[in-house]
Amino acid sequence: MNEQAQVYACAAPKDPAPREARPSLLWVTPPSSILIDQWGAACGAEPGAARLGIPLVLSPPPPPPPLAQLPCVQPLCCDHVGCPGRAACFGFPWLAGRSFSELLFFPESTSACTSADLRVPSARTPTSPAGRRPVMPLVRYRKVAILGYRSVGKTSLAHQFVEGEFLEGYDPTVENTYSKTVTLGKDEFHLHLVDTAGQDEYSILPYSLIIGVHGYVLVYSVNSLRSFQIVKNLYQKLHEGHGKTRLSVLLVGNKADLSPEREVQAVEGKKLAESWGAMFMESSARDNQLTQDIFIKVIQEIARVENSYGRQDRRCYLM
Ligand SMILES: Nc1nc2c(ncn2[C@@H]2O[C@H](COP(=O)(O)OP(=O)(O)OP(=O)(O)O)[C@@H](O)[C@H]2O)c(=O)[nH]1
Repeated sequence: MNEQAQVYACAAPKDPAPREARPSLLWVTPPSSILIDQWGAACGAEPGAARLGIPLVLSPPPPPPPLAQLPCVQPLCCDHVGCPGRAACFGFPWLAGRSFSELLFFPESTSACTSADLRVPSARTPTSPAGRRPVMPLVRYRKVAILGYRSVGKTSLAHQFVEGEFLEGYDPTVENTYSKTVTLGKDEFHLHLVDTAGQDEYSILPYSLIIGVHGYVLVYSVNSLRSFQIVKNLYQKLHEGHGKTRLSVLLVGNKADLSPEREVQAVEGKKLAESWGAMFMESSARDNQLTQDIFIKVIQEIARVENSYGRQDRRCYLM
């Protein structure tokens, strides 16, 4: 194994029937030569391989592609973390060819995984006096996808939130991303927003909108019944895509300033959100009405859903 690579192991959470005394191999601070797809191969070649600490395969260093923020990767050997048995758990085609450039934290369990804390250490990670437990600054990274029918105001909401201005014109989105750091109390969140192309009932949700996304803002327009039907449809697709686990969703009825042209009453939006166990609000990107609240609420909703899974022991040691 490359000498520069530091391999960390996370102690398994208290397991009533621990399979192995050896800790799982979950963290790595590799040089750029460790490719995630190789990790995936090592992991996927034999379910549990990574858990048993099979060394990573190293290759000659390719030029590392930029890796801004890699989300918490839920599928890592996920048959061992309670993932609902998706074939895609073994192998990481969507990450192929990308390299670790930072230390990444792969939580051990599904619940920890959905908590999606991405821990990015500084170049020299300090350790505790005992020298065993790395002390790392916590970067709370949240990836949120904004979904909904065409022209409901997804881009306008994201733009208003990040840039503080309303876009009058309509330019259909293919896909766009926005980033903003949000401080909530003592906590800082790096919010990465994915503004998606307008969806309809025939759209297929790409994998990239399922894996590594912590929360969703589902937007309809209060003056479009069709857009309301589409969010119902979208929710079903998300629900299925996530293996029917609990989702962090905020339902938003946008264009509330067009209330006289309403086709969807607020009470209907509220009822739908309740049926999902989600939060609901109406907004207007035009009037900058509650646009900030949307993204704060979705961060809170992510925390709420994560907490509902309970906390796990996530002690980690340097091997
Ligand atoms: N009156 C009103 N118009 C809005 C509001 N939000 C967006 N619009 C307008 O609606 C149109 C579509 O807005 P976009 O933000 O591009 O909608 P979108 O959902 O991103 O559209 P797609 O890219 O097709 O998915 C634009 O002309 C906006 O100016 C709003 O809150 N009130």
